[in-house]
Amino acid sequence: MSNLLRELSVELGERSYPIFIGQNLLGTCDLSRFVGGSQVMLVTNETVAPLYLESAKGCFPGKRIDTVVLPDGEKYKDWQTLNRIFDGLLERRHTRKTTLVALGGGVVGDMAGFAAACYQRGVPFIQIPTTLLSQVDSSVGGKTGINHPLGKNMIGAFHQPQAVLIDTGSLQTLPPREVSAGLAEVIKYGLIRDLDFLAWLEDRVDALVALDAGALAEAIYRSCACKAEVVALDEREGGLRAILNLGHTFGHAIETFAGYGNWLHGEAVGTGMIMAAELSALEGMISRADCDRITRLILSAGLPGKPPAGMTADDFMNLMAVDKKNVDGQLRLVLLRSLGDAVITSGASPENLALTFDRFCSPE
Ligand SMILES: NC(=O)c1ccc[n+]([C@@H]2O[C@H](COP(=O)([O-])OP(=O)(O)OC[C@H]3O[C@@H](n4cnc5c(N)ncnc54)[C@H](O)[C@@H]3O)[C@@H](O)[C@H]2O)c1
Ligand SMILES: O=C(O)C(=O)C[C@@H](O)[C@H](O)[C@H](O)COP(=O)(O)O
Ligand SMILES: [Zn+2]
Repeated sequence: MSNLLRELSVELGERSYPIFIGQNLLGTCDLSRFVGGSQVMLVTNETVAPLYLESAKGCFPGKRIDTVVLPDGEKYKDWQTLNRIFDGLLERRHTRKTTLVALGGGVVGDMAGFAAACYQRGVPFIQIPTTLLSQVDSSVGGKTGINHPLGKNMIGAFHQPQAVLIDTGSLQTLPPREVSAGLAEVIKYGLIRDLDFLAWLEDRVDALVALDAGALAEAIYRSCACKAEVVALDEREGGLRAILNLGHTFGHAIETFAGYGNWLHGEAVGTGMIMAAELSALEGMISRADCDRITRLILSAGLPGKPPAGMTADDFMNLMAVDKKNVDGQLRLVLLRSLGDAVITSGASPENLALTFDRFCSPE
């Protein structure tokens, strides 16, 4: 396999799979051994197709390849657009032996993965992520799904891919705003589980924003290694895996409030992590200096530091009430016990939560 820099494995017994990370793997890396039958349905979107569809096809020599090209955007991560994948599969007579391939960012990956989980009660799929966010996070771990107007990712399934192919070269065409959004999830790994990585990121954040190829390759490898480890320990989020949701309880509320696609997922998660850090500091779990350090890093990645104008504490509370981590109507949040160590808790005091909203939100 040419241009392969590094390989990781997500260890899930018979559902284990490799993650290949390298430059210019698209078109040169032969993935046909991960395709059981003769048919491939490549799912992508109208932005990614002109950039990478032809080279991606080159990863499946000898296979019959059909394509579905979806409209681009988080607002299309819905039932109607999902149905276009099923239409394409049925119109082209794809059988249970077909393999779906997701070529694009997290939206395409989550939707193609969910379609694979459902089509004829489940067919295999392969992830070829092309955004930083999807390369460090969404392509690994098997969470797939779509949004509901009342909440993010509310309809979905766990369905692990057969393989993940990360061509770091594809990031060179990514708009700067999307690079920053991806960095939010990269910073997340440092905060939840890897203090050394956090310090490394503080030194490299400018290089990462500037798309330095070496820095990106290392950040992607370390992020995927962290995610693979957490997923292997807790595939279906019985406990530990919830730490991957740091900043997401606030973040998903922001995305829903703003209207899907107006705030990028990574932007909302970045602000959500700043709010989670504030609450962790108010709870006496981390120091004020640590909280400031987190905020500095997130801002230096080019991410916003406060929720959208007009979003109130009530807006947050109403939207967070449907969070998937809640149990028996009780809000559960991921907070930081220390830098590099996250915990899921329902124990944050309502007073400190209110103080956090006071610091960040518009008045009622
Ligand atoms: N399943 C998971 O574990 C998981 C994890 C994190 C996020 N997510 C989900 O992922 C989604 C966000 O993913 P995203 O940030 O990749 O957004 P995205 O999929 O919307 O992609 C961002 C933009 O970049 C474009 N694009 C993709 N690759 C490109 C390239 N190489 N060059 C130029 N443009 C390119 C896309 O067309 C889109 O316009 C959200 O829906 C979020 O909920 C899922
Ligand atoms: O893989 C996970 O687990 C995550 O929580 C990763 C998150 O970055 C991602 O945004 C995920 O889609 C959120 O999952 P959800 O269950 O909160 O919808
Ligand atoms: Zn996320």
